[in-house]
Amino acid sequence: MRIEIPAAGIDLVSHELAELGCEGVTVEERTLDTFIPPDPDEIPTGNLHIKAYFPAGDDAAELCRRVRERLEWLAPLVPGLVPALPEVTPVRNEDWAEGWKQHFSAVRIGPRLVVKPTWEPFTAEARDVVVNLDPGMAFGTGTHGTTRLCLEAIAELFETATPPRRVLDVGTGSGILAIAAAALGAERVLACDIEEQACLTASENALLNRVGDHLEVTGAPLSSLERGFDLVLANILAEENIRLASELVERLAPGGALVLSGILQEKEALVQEAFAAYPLTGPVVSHREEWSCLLYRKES
Ligand SMILES: C[S@@+](CC[C@H](N)C(=O)[O-])C[C@H]1O[C@@H](n2cnc3c(N)ncnc32)[C@H](O)[C@@H]1O
Repeated sequence: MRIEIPAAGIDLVSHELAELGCEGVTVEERTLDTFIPPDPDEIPTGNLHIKAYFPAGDDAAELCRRVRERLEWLAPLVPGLVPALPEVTPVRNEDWAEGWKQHFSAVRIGPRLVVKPTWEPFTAEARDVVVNLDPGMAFGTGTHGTTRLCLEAIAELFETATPPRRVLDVGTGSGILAIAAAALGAERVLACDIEEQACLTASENALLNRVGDHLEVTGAPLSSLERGFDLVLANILAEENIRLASELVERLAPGGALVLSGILQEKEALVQEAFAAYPLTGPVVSHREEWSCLLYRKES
């Protein structure tokens, strides 16, 4: 069920929906800064859409009538609340743990790089560098726009006359970017993540791709890691890129490339503003879906 309500009424409406048997609600807040908790004393403004999930067996028409009744009851307490009938859409019950696999199939990036799921057969051509991946519970299949933008940047950098030799992957997830860099010929790749599960998955994927000799996975914080990388990759959120700006730039060798991804297009300007303070040239900007990727070079 989807209902438009004033932001200030979210808690009250959610409570009423729970009383009617709702099993969970989601609210999409695209402007939310995930690293700064909202001020609890601040009264939110504007309208938001709330999605409420009810068991399939419920009588939808009767439920909508009862929801509207509750909204009518709340209307005097929530300025701007319009007690309209909610929009209802059936949601199929899927095997969520496995269902995503059907969207992950082999993808070719640039002239040589191919990323494919472990369970899919693939006939490689002579020059192909194939990355085999089972992301498990970690983020990173190559199908997500943010990962794809990074893979495109990596593929391009490894086709230049001076490909990166030392690579740092910050927020490695499944290890996809680090493994791609190692498979394309980087001598040393360091991959870090704050999630233990991601570190485990990335290590397993590194072994699976036989790049373990060139790739080290660590759960240590970025601030403690070595410096002097020819390429630093950071597919983390805009706010996290900004928060880590000085640590990311410090880890680049002179002339090194910095690829920042995980940035919603509406936050691109914020990231550019934050990185303008550093000795960098660029950025070269690329877009995919609602995402931006920024490629900088550290001044020599
Ligand atoms: C969007 S996923 C990217 C995964 C993979 N690199 C890719 O491109 O698909 C972001 C990852 O960054 C990790 N992460 C977030 N903040 C981090 C930080 N400050 N240091 C290291 N890892 C971080 C998360 O745990 C998550 O695994």
